[in-house]
Amino acid sequence: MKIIDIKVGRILIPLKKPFKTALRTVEHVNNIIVKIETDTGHVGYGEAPPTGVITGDTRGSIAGAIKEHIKNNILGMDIANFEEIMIRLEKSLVKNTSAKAAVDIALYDLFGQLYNAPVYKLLGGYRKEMTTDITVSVNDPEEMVKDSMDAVSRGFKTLKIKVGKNINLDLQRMDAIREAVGDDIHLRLDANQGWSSKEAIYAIKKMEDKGFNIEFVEQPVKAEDLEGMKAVTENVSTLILADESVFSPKDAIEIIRNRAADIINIKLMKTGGIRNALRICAIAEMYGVECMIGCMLESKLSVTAAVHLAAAKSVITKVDLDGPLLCKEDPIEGGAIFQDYKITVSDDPGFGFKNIDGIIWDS
Ligand SMILES: C[C@H](N)C(=O)N[C@@H](CCC(=O)O)C(=O)O
Ligand SMILES: [Mg+2]
Repeated sequence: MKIIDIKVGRILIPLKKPFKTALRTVEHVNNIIVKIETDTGHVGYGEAPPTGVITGDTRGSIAGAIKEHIKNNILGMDIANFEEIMIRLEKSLVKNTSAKAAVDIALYDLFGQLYNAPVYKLLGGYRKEMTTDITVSVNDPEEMVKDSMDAVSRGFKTLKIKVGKNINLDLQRMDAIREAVGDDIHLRLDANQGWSSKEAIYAIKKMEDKGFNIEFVEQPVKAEDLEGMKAVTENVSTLILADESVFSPKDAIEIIRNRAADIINIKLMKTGGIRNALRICAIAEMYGVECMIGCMLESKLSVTAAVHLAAAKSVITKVDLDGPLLCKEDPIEGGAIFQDYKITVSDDPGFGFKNIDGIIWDS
């Protein structure tokens, strides 16, 4: 199964409502799609979102990295020679983790097809089903209560609440949401780097005093402020999860060894794909640290790859793979099955994609 062409395209899917975090507001999934064609007729698909405020990647940089740096390094390679292809992909250029993730995902899709097995089985085959949370965008407290109650009425038991815009308003948001949803709903908070270390300690302690029982607080402080995050982790009982602070396996080692956070959020768009994500899983296992699997604003295509990783690895104990649920449409036939909070992997070879509508291919 030899690689004969790599095509780059774009997909545009409207969101059900604007997605708002402390870092940005987005109304569409507007992502790069990669298609790797082989001489046997098998095709592998990948996807990458332009999450400039987190990864630094833009649609132009992702397309350019694939077309001008990665493509020629792996054209003609046999998928059976997987390790060599992966080394070439890694060495094609530094950083550009989203572009690398898109190609890595397409290559894993082909790897599964080569051995006629679903990727999650090749990686460990730990489970077939998982439960995702759903994100509540940061808005005024009334709108967040409404969105939280809508999610609860759809059966979601875990909500990921976006905060980080204004500490006092964030506390009002949490007061209103906890009161509305009651004590049985799990609440996760994601400040997306919006608080200072002191603000985070103050806010989290307030919520602890009120008995809010927050499952964890994600990325309370700036990505590079590891000392600040360590101070938060040391001074509160609530678990702290590192997201934007951890891209590479080396970042994971640094966070874990410094005890700067309790949990690591693995996202394929930060690691550059499944290969490095597996390394972070191994590191976390060695140190007895749990991981969450997360996503950016991604369609079912690349989120399916994250589902397969989570299905393979027991160290991934928390799931934030709601990207496809935030989209108004699902143009992808095949892949993982999303039924509100329940996600199931299919046993089709690779990632099981059948057809994707609405891609505009670059010439
Ligand atoms: C979509 C997911 N639940 C999520 O919140 N992901 C990111 C932000 C993604 C983005 O801005 O595209 C996160 O910070 O965890
Ligand atoms: Mg986050």
